[in-house]
Amino acid sequence: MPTSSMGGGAPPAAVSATGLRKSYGDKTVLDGIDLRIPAGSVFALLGPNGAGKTTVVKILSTLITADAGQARVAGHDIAASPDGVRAAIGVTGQFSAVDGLITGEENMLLMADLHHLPRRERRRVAAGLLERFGLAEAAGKPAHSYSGGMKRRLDIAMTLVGDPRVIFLDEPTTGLDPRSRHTMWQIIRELVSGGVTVFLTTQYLEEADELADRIAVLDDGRIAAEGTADELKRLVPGGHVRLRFFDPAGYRSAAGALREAVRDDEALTLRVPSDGSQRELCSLLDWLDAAGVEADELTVHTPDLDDVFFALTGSGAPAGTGRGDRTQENVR
Ligand SMILES: Nc1ncnc2c1ncn2[C@@H]1O[C@H](COP(=O)(O)OP(=O)(O)OP(=O)(O)O)[C@@H](O)[C@H]1O
Repeated sequence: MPTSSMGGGAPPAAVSATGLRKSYGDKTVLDGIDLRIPAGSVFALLGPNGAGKTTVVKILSTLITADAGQARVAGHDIAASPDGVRAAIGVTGQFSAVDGLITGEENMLLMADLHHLPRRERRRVAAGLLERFGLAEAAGKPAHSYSGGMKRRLDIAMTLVGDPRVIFLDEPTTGLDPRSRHTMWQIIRELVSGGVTVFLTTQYLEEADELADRIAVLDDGRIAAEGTADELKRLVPGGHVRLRFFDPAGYRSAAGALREAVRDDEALTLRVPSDGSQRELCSLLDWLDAAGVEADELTVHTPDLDDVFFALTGSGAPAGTGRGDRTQENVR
């Protein structure tokens, strides 16, 4: 479940960016990206192949420079203080640091050396992290013999040697089986509960829905929409309240009263368009009361992130689904 920040005042931003631009030749990859990610939260950058997700991660982690715009990560300006950024972040995913030829433990010790940990400390930290990520038994085996899930866990464990405050996870579960994916999600939740800020890129809507406090949908180098999963789902049509009746007479009288509802005479259900907000639900319930309609079941259906993705990105939706209209929305 996503974390949430309560209490007075906005939490400080762990990552903020304004107007980031990047082109390769005459191809514009990022066309003005603005972001603000509160410390201690999970942010998901969602987008189809080639949308520019990895490019954003590379810029924010100082692997490449932006053509224009500013960004601060963990309090450091990416252009003025790239070393400060690098010391405060961890990056895993598509640019894995795991060396397959050496063991998991040797990979960890190498990382500890890169972070100049004292000799005794390095073994203690490496052993602790290998244990935490379920790799203690495999620690003496070469990393190329690890499964995909084990390699990802080793990669994250290596990142944590430096005790980063902000972690960039570029498509952390691509190619993993469902069990490994759930393990990875659990690891990510634990990192956040320890105060780390997670910047995640993903093509999996379910992953963003599960983990992220806020989601930005990137399409063709621009942020097409940004908000919580629920806010994004409210942007696209398809939300409705479903009223189900057990008694055909009750159904017929309700259908007569609710003329804008879509009828399903066989299932004895009525679909009333609704954005699922408390305000709309209250007014619907008041109206049902006033009309003397008493449904046996009432369920609220909001569109899922698939609907949002198809509606907001250029990813062609199957014909006839009513999806695929391009919109530009911001939920703030
Ligand atoms: N070094 C480069 N030179 C030229 N074009 C590049 C370079 N790096 C990225 N691109 C282009 O920029 C666009 C965005 O790439 P990027 O890797 O950021 O997308 P992405 O959203 O991470 O995609 P994916 O989900 O497939 O990893 C793509 O069209 C890609 O071909």
